[in-house]
Amino acid sequence: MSSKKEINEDLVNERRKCNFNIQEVTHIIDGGVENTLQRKKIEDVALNGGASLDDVPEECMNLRERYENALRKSCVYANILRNELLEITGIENFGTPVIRRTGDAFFKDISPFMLHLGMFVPTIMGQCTAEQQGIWLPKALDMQIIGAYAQTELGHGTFIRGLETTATYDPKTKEFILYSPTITSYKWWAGGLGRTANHCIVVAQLYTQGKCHGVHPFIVQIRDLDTHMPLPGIKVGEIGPRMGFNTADNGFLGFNHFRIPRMNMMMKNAQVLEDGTYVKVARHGKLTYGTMVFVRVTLVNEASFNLSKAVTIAVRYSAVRRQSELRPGSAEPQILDYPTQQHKLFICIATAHAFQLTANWLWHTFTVVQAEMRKGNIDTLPELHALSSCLKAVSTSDAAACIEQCRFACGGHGYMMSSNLPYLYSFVAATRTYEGDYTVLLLQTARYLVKAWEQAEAKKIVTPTVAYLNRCFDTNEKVAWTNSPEGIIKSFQAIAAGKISLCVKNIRQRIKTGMDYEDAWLMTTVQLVSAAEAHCRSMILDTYWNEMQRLTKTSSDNVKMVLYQLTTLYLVYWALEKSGDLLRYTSITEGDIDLLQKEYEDLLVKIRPNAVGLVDAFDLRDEILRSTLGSYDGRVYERLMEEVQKNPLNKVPVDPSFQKYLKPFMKSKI
Ligand SMILES: CCCCCCCC/C=C\CCCCC/C=C/C(=O)SCCNC(=O)CCNC(=O)[C@H](O)C(C)(C)COP(=O)(O)OP(=O)(O)OC[C@H]1O[C@@H](n2cnc3c(N)ncnc32)[C@H](O)[C@@H]1OP(=O)(O)O
Ligand SMILES: Cc1cc2nc3c(=O)[nH]c(=O)nc-3n(C[C@H](O)[C@H](O)[C@H](O)COP(=O)(O)OP(=O)(O)OC[C@H]3O[C@@H](n4cnc5c(N)ncnc54)[C@H](O)[C@@H]3O)c2cc1C
Repeated sequence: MSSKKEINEDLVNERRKCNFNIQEVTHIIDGGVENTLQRKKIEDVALNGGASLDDVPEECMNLRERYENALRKSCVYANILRNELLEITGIENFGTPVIRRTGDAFFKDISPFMLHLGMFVPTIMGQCTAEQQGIWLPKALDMQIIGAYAQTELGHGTFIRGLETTATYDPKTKEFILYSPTITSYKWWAGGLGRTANHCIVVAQLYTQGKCHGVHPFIVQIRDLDTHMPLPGIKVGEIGPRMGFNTADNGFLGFNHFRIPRMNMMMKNAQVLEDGTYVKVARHGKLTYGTMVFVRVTLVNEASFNLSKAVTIAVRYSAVRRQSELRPGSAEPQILDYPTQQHKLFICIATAHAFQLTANWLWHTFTVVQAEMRKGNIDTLPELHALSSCLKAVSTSDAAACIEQCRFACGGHGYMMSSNLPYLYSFVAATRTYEGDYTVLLLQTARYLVKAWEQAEAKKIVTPTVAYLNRCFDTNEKVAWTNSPEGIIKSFQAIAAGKISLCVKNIRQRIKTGMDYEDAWLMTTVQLVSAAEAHCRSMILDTYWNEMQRLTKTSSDNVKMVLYQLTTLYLVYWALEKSGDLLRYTSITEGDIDLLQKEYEDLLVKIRPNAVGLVDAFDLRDEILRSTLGSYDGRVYERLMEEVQKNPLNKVPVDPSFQKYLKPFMKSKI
């Protein structure tokens, strides 16, 4: 056993073997040297200010203790956030992922303030008029009020138009009356709502002058600011234990003819005048869904970040862990030496990079579209919606699968809560469902793709992200296979185009047999989801490859080399995963697939010496990783033992329940 301060010998050797400049890669991941310096500064301030590591692990507390502990830490963290961090980033960068990431040093599960910061504040920014922002934003940013985002109901989450909560305007009092007419109309799931929030955004069907105008957002005070008692007419509480998010106090909420002032309708996109006249301001009907688009964009970043944590844990652990023997009597190898282990893990490193670069690109696209919309141009919104929908769906789904793979890679110890892998998995698994379920979002992208196909068919120029359709349209023949990064990307575009084409053909055929469009669409949805996924994969491959080429232009040779190997690994991995599709839509042969497999296995060998260096380059501080298996020093077994001492069950040698139950049971006769 090594002494406390020592770094595990195997990790020392791994770091010695690493042949590239780790910092250079860190800068690429962060988006430049300046960003790395800024991130480190933010981390220093946030973590030195009192990152509260718990004496008792969160998972050893009961529900009440966990909530109270999370709230205590949230207050410490929020004080650092509002007093120090916002000064560094500027208020306009309030939601920067770098700030969000420091929160992980405080919360293994999640903060009850997460939705206040992640959705309540952004909705005020995106859905309120300037005048309304002037009222709500300073209070929200200063956390004088704490909010949640209550859209989903017991009966409806996906189908927003089906929400049942009503907001009926009363011109006599100039108020809206909020009402929950059925059990299924109760708001359900909103994070922070159950115990913490005193305000929330409520999405409800707007009625005025006897007419329903569809769902609109309202800002509603639900608790007394002093006593925290629910206001009369409000029924609110916590929805109960769940797979993750257990310190987020997800809540339920019902209204019994609860009145709010007219100006509490968020009026940027639509207004109700004093006399009850409804005025539509926005040029696009779906701008009320703006917060969801924003969060979907940020979730691609979340997918990358959480995966980078999981794979850092699993690779470091795999360097420390030794198991089995390759030949009788030989020393036990590091499990990282098994090609099957490399197969589990290296793709996770590459996926984290692919999603990070895609997230940066998507964020840039989002800001460009926002700027256009401020000028009154909404033409690019449908493309952004299609993009953010599929990228959110695929990145969260892949990240969850990869994190689970990292857990498999850590054997039994990966199943320990103290490894942090179960927390990471349950957190990311939820992101596949919330903010739009995987299937539902891919079907949104599919709508866009079918339209784009029809435009290409009509010889019209389509938008940039589907420009390949113009090129592929006339190809009745299979695309010629070439084994190069560009060749693989082109082949994935051919797969996407082929699948979309087939969907359109099948929809049309079904209509010819007498089905209406809706049924024909419904019957084709399995293929439509697959087409949207293929489109999304071609986008990720293209973005990852081209962005990495751009970002490494001035890098040192070894950095160029290792990142080239990783990017190629990603492309080849997906070519192999989708070899059936390649056989169908390109001229690839079985022999070509054999060559790809060989190339993949060679890449694992080439990447192996740099594996620890590659995860070190994520530059994740131990306080943020919070894992017994993944710390920088590799003191895996020591940390597992130290954690055991913190387990309240081990505080006494004999558990009181022995006298109460076990002893009487053992002494009782059958
Ligand atoms: C310290 C700093 C802190 C910062 C922290 C940041 C970190 C963030 C990370 C985590 C925090 C977040 C935690 C979140 C927890 C979870 C929250 C939630 O889940 S909130 C609830 C979310 N709910 C959903 O997402 C519901 C999904 N459903 C829908 O979006 C829609 O109902 C629908 C499926 C899209 C269907 O809608 P609808 O029936 O109204 O439309 P359609 O008839 O299908 O389509 C009509 C046309 O409109 C287009 N459309 C649909 N949506 C949009 C959109 N958003 N934008 C633009 N256009 C849209 C659609 O494509 C159709 O177009 P056409 O085909 O007709 O042209
Ligand atoms: C951890 C967590 C936190 C959350 N936080 C919030 C929050 O803060 N605020 C909030 O408002 N909500 C929140 N939600 C709710 C979340 O947004 C919804 O659960 C999510 O949008 C999915 O909707 P649903 O539950 O209605 O699923 P459903 O729509 O009932 O989905 C069930 C199944 O039906 C399928 N399905 C549904 N519609 C279709 C369709 N049209 N075509 C094909 N298949 C379909 C889905 O693919 C899925 O497989 C949270 C959820 C979770 C899990």
